[in-house]
Amino acid sequence: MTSLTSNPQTSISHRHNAVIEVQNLVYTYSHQEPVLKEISFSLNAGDRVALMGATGSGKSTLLENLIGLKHPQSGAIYINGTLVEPKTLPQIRKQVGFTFQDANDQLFMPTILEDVTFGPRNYGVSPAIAIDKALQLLADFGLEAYARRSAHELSGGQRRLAALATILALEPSILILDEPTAGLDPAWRRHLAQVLLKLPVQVILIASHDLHWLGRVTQRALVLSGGCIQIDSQIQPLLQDGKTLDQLGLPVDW
Ligand SMILES: Nc1ncnc2c1ncn2[C@@H]1O[C@H](COP(=O)(O)OP(=O)(O)OP(=O)(O)O)[C@@H](O)[C@H]1O
Repeated sequence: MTSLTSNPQTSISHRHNAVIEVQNLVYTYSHQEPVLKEISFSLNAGDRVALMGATGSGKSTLLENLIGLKHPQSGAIYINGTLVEPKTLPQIRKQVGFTFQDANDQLFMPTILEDVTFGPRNYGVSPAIAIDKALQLLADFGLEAYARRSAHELSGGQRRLAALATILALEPSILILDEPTAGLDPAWRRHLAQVLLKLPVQVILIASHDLHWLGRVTQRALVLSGGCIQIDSQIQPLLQDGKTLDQLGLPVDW
């Protein structure tokens, strides 16, 4: 991990044992300036990392590149040494659990229980085992009473927790979450933090505007601004550096 620095990309060397390695990633939506310009970083086993950045800075775009939903114009992403490309996506998605910013993108079955059992059933887990596990996960998130209801009958926060249950059911070794606390009250934000801190995963990467919550769940922060990773540092000193956060469009008291 580097210390607080304004341009860490120059100091990143190749880390062949990295869990996630991003090398010189460039991503441009059609006919626009690049949203991501020469992004490079490595995440290692045990890293719990916050991805911070002002609205529209490119956090979701970066996360969607990491799991192969978007394809960079140049650069490369390796997950546990495997290049992320169309032919490796089945292998990548066995390792990586990803929740979308919009939980509705993840819940498409007639009931929540079927959503949570869908992934394990696809990987050949028996119905009885998949259902047991799903009911346990739904209970962990206070959703046991909703198991046989449709996602449309859940609140926004409940949908977000249900979407997280769908990916935890697959026991991913890497967790990538886009705005996991949006719509959650303080008690559920705390509970979610406790759940995440106990998970036996290699790496957690979380994009969020919920800076105080990120400070409880992650140790390291990457800050996106102007299409680049402007900061790669321990999160606690950064959260106390109101001036730097303000300059990056992340005023801490707002
Ligand atoms: N499908 C798209 N087509 C064109 N431009 C897009 C598309 N999706 C996002 N963008 C643009 O890319 C930029 C980055 O968007 P992105 O959603 O990655 O930002 P973000 O940091 O996740 O924002 P937020 O904090 O609001 O979730 C924005 O300027 C946005 O307008």
